[in-house]
Amino acid sequence: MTATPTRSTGAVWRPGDPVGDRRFATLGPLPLERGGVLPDVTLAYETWGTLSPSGDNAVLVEHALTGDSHVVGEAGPGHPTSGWWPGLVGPGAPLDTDRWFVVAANVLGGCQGSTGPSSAGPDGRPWGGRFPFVTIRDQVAAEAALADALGIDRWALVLGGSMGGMRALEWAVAHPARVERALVLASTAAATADQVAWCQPQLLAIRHDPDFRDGDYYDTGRAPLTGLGIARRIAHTTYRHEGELDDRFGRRPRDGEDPLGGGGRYDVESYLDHHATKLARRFDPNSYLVLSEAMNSHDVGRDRGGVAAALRAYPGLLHVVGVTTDRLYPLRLSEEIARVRPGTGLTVLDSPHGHDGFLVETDRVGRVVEQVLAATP
Ligand SMILES: CC(=O)SCCNC(=O)CCNC(=O)[C@H](O)C(C)(C)COP(=O)(O)OP(=O)(O)OC[C@H]1O[C@@H](n2cnc3c(N)ncnc32)[C@H](O)[C@@H]1OP(=O)(O)O
Ligand SMILES: N[C@@H](CCO)C(=O)O
Repeated sequence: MTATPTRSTGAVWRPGDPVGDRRFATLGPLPLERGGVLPDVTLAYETWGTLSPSGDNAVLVEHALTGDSHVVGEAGPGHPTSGWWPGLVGPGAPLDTDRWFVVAANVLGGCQGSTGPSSAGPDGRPWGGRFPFVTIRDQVAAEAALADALGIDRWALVLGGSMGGMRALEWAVAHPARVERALVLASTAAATADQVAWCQPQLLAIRHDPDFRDGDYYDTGRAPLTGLGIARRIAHTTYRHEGELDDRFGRRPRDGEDPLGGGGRYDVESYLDHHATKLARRFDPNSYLVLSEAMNSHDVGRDRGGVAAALRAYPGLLHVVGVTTDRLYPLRLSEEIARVRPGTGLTVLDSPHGHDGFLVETDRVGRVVEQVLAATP
């Protein structure tokens, strides 16, 4: 493995730069599910704890759509955000680093150090709109190559929420002998029509931004951030429960603004504006497209005899968590996984925070992690 530069619209890393604990694994060419080969794949990753001599204590944490390898920690140079699952990893934490060796990688197609549309293509220019279509299966195949490179034959646990849950489930189905336990939060065995439908206006918002230029905007000095912001507003609304939004914001105007004909905003609009601006500071619109389409591709049953057959072939411990107020990945999707695969554990997380409940309810998620790690597969 060698250090490799990758570029995003956020911070810039250079070969060999130590960025916190982030390292770069150069994994070579990756054959893609839909055809073709992605040459020179790199994954950025972080680790916590120590791999045991027998290699039996490795845990893989999979991030969601806009997360990265920085599961816990502080923001800083090269880390545009602080950790997205605070308190989950560390000495004495649910993923206790005195016991477990924890790995998290930025997903293939992402923009926080791993190969994605902003990385250099074979001709040295950023891939941009030429970046190939990748699926959740391709992302897991890249992570399997990372596991090989790290000398990890088998994970004691692979866990993640939302898109991270898709990868955790795909790991279990594609590599059953390498996954002792899988914990899948606020996710699904296959992307639903509703999820694909909510995604469509997000993709269109980015592609129809005049700055998009078919994805080849890196040298123009202008990225399609207006489109990305609209996409985030749509997505963020689906990430929260309608009752929560009403309780928090109601019909209140933003301080000093008049939404009743005065051109001002409601407070909930200001909240969405904030999340749009925040994402535009740290995320590449092309990666948003690539990862969203990868999520749409997700179906663990494709070419495997359907979802039930694929899930039943996994012999390890599978536990799913559904959030009661999740309107994007409704609880029924977790229940269906448990129903079609006998022996699957199910936790119903009663939370007002909707889909983002899996990120916000860290204490309760931590207790489920402890329970799953304590269980014998
Ligand atoms: C800890 C981090 O920084 S993680 C950032 C990286 N993000 C990821 O990796 C993806 C996962 N994270 C997320 O999707 C989200 O950030 C979540 C789920 C963690 C947010 O969940 P919550 O903690 O419930 O935050 P919430 O949705 O209430 O948003 C809080 C923000 O909105 C702002 N806000 C709240 N109300 C308003 C309003 N009416 N107008 C403008 N801004 C508002 C707050 O000031 C706060 O700003 P900050 O995040 O810049 O400090
Ligand atoms: N809010 C999270 C969840 C998406 O499923 C993210 O931005 O990654």
